[in-house]
Amino acid sequence: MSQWFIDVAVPVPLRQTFTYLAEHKVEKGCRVTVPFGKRTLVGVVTAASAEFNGTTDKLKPLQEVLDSSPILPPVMISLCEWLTHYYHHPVGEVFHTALPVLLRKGDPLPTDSQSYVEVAGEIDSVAAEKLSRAPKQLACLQAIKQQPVPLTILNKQFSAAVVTALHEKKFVHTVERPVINKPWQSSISIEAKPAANREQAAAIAAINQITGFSTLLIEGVTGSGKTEVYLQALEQVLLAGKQVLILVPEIGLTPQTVNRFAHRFGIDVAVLHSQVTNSERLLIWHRAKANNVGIVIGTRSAIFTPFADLGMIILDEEHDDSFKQNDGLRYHARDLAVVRAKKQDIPLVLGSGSPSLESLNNALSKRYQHVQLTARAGGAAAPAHHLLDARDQTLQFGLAAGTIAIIKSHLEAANQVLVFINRKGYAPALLCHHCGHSVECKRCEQPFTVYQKPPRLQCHRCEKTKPIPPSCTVCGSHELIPSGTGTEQIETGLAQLFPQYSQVRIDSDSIRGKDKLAGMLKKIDRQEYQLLIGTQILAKGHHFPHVTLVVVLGCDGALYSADFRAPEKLAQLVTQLAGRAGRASKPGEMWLQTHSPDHPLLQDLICNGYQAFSRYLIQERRQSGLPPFQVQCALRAESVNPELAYEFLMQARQQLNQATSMQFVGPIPAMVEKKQGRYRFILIVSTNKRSVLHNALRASIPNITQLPLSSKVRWSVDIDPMDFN
Ligand SMILES: Nc1ncnc2c1ncn2[C@@H]1O[C@H](COP(=O)(O)OP(=O)(O)OP(=O)(O)O)[C@@H](O)[C@H]1O
Ligand SMILES: [Zn+2]
Repeated sequence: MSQWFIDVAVPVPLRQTFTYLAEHKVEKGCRVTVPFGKRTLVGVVTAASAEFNGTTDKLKPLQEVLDSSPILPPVMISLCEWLTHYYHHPVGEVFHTALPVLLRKGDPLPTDSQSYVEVAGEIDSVAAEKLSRAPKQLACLQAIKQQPVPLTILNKQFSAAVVTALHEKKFVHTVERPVINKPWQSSISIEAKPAANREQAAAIAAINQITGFSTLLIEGVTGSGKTEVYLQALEQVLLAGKQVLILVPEIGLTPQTVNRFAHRFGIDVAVLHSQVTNSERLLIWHRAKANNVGIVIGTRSAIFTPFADLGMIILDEEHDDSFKQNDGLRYHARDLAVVRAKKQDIPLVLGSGSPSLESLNNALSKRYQHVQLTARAGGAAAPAHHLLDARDQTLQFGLAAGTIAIIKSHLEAANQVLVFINRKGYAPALLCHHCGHSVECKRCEQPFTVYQKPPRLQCHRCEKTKPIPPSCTVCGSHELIPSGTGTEQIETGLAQLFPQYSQVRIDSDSIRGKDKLAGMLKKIDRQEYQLLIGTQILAKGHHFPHVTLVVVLGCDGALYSADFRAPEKLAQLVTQLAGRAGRASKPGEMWLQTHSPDHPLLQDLICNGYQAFSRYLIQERRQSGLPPFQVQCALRAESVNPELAYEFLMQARQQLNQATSMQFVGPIPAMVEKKQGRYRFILIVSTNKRSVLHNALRASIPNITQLPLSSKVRWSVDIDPMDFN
């Protein structure tokens, strides 16, 4: 009997694989179950060998081999290996992150056929009459009438009872259909498309000229028709029979976006985002891997989708924060996309109206190809940018008199107005008017946000809510006043100022619930609302042809932030917001209400626009020795006892300090100093050579892990941190 030694990546927070015994060879990329302590865990095989260096008597046998052939194709395994090394993350957790939840749990791949419900024969008016008292059944029948629908989806959309009733009444029946062998390539039919303008045509040509790997940045002003460029560029790829992966920010994944791709090519588009169920996710994963779907559109984690024959990756709004994962494996989907495209030898297209300084610097230094779209497609004019000096003006609900007058003029011209403020709730704090005390969440040491709908206090760090107190706990005064402005207050205020116009508030509170945002966007499109009030959810990628005015409130804080990325993020936000105005025939304008109208950053951004502003910021980063001209790593630690977290990072710093030419900041309190009862500290390590940082981390992480404090605090390594929260 032969003996095999199988290395397995086991989902535990340890930076190593574990060796198990097997009687047969198990291929790299297959899942196995293994005993681990008292538990049984699902792991992924990373190596198999007939020889072993060391004592073998402590090795345990594998329990079960779950896959007869590798579930992860070689390129995905190699990507996981890259992630493990680059992010210094436990290998088992990396493989775990790369797999859909059901595969992590040990489920098999879905079967290659699926039950579909279809109508049984002709459905006539008699059927409608028979179901007149069962509106749900009628609605369900109507959905099936359009086209057969998978049983699992019907059961979820309606209910198993409704579907069963239709079966019993013999209106429908179930058939087994293969899900996996219908080639998508044969069903492509390209819908009529607009003729690309000169700049678009140049961009499309540049993309289609790429053979093999190259990254290309499209820097295209808002409304310049980047999506049209993606559509026409990927046409070639699809016609060549190759698949395409499109990554978008979480909130940019609206049905409108998906429909644009689906309609253009007449093929099914698979969609992956946080609300997709685990079984749908697994099915899409399987279909992409089996070459059963041509286009996958998804948010950050869709970068882990395996493809049979991937031909291009497109990453839209590449500057967006949501591409960076902020817990567990802290990867950046944009960086991962670059590595993946390189490994697969395919083009990667990045697009944005306000590119990140990282990508822009790569484009300007010719590491990326660079194309610019400088004008709006279809002839719309660029929106005008203005500052509104709020100093000494009467404020009503946080709105200056001048702002109110501008809103009024746009409403009276029968246009839509978008009012942005990046705070939810009525007001960000509740103050005692007598002693100045503000009501804080004890576990987060942060003021509670005041809500009126319904009345309550809520902590935005830990979500804790409590009733609004009748009096100040310090001095007993009954005069508690909301301080500052949030979306709810703007909503209340505008309803009082402009009662004749209907309004909608869009923030993470108001869009909770399936398809709620989609419904609101549709109504905005139909001009059922004149006033749109919201947070940055409104800033991203939407096409609002009737909006002519964008009002930006509450940005002054960002001008004085300690985060060196604050000006970049503010400029991107303002540019994207302004980009929602005047996208169709009527010209648009953006007014930013501020108490710092002379601030040089604001002046520069408003007068010169993102393009010039971003080049200036790049120079500034270069001179100050900040990313992207330095590489950074943040070691984070948190504990209920602040001294432990601080001391742990001090000791980690000593370990790392053995490498020369690295600079340290900290340990310092994180920008979110306390959350849910835990104090948070951060140690920032920078150097101008990536290899120096990686070697230092590689050498010291084993020692840091061995520190006695290591098991007493929660700590993590964040490579290329995007914030210091
Ligand atoms: N060549 C063209 N001719 C006519 N109309 C076009 C053309 N290209 C794009 N458009 C239209 O211009 C509008 C804006 O295009 P699109 O949404 O692709 O811009 P975008 O650059 O992705 O915008 P943003 O970055 O602001 O989200 C859309 O209504 C689109 O249909
Ligand atoms: Zn809290």
